[in-house]
Amino acid sequence: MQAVTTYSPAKLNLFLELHARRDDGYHELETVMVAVNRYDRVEVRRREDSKIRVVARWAPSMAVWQQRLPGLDASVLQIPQGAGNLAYQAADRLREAIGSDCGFDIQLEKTIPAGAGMGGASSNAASVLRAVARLCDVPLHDPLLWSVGAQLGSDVPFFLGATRTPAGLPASPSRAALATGRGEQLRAIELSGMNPFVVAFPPQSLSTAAVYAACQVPPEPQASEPLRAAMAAGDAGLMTQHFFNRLAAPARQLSPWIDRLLAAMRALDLNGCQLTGSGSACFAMARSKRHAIRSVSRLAARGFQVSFFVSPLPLPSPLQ
Ligand SMILES: C[C@](O)(CO)[C@H](O)COP(=O)(O)OP(=O)(O)OC[C@H]1O[C@@H](n2ccc(N)nc2=O)[C@H](O)[C@@H]1O
Ligand SMILES: Nc1ncnc2c1ncn2[C@@H]1O[C@H](COP(=O)(O)OP(=O)(O)OP(=O)(O)O)[C@@H](O)[C@H]1O
Repeated sequence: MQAVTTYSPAKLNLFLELHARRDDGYHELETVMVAVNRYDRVEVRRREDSKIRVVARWAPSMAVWQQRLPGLDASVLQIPQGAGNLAYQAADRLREAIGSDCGFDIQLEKTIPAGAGMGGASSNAASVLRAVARLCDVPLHDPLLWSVGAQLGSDVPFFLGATRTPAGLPASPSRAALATGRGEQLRAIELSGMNPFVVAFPPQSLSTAAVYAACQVPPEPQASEPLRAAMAAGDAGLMTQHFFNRLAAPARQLSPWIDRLLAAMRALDLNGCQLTGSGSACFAMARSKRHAIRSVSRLAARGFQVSFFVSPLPLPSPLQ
């Protein structure tokens, strides 16, 4: 096999609570993550030599994004093309771990907003780990993928689909999971009764490290159990009452756009309006697909041009 093409999904954090700040600077957290059907296209091709090349481009083009997000700092749209790209690091570290000197051409077609809290870079990295494993005849359940993924970033194990099965570590992206530790300890959550989500990205991104640096660990953390119970019961209305994000407070301090966007979403009668991850994208649950489509066009009319609706990943996953 010479080339593998996969589609990296985005994620939403329906719940995120902080439990402690660790000595290594990371936070112990409790988060409920759902993979959604907004994808980057990831193509990994073997090279004759041992170089790794990454070419990332926006789909639609960068010019269209700039037009949609006037005032956006252009650096947000500059996805690193070389060793700074998490996709490069994924290929490089996995080949080192398996003792290979294979080279790869990696092409990324990005549709997931960057610095949005939707996990685009982590999802690309997980796709590249799977692709390199397939190109180098490494079994997809090999624990090396898991250990390299966890080193690359706290969200990578979720996208690797590291929710455990009796057979070991499966190799397709998680659909929904409870993540603890720094995000790398995962337990699958069954999904039912989900309506479409409306997601919108303001003209400003947020750095994950900056948001964590400004956060406060609460003396009495909230638990995700009520949300998970509502998810198990398939009760969409109850679910939205338990959407929560402890990182929303520091994100709101760092960017005035978060409050503006959440207010615009609430005015559309969307439920459970909340920040995803460390922001700056926000999401809410619509009552129906029609409500979602109408909300997206109204958000766009109010200046939130990068607005779209998504649904949890279908089962079985088409992404392997
Ligand atoms: C906000 C979330 O997306 C929620 O799923 C994740 O917690 C962030 O995951 P990620 O982007 O993969 O983050 P990493 O690349 O591992 O870490 C970036 C920075 O965020 C902070 N960080 C991240 C994860 C964590 N549990 N505690 C932290 O304090 C650290 O300062 C770290 O240097
Ligand atoms: N493959 C990649 N795709 C997007 N950004 C990348 C990639 N590799 C490196 N980066 C850099 O990482 C930064 C943040 O990436 P990403 O878009 O995944 O953030 P995020 O959505 O806030 O992530 P998370 O939810 O995991 O905190 C980007 O602004 C970019 O500079």
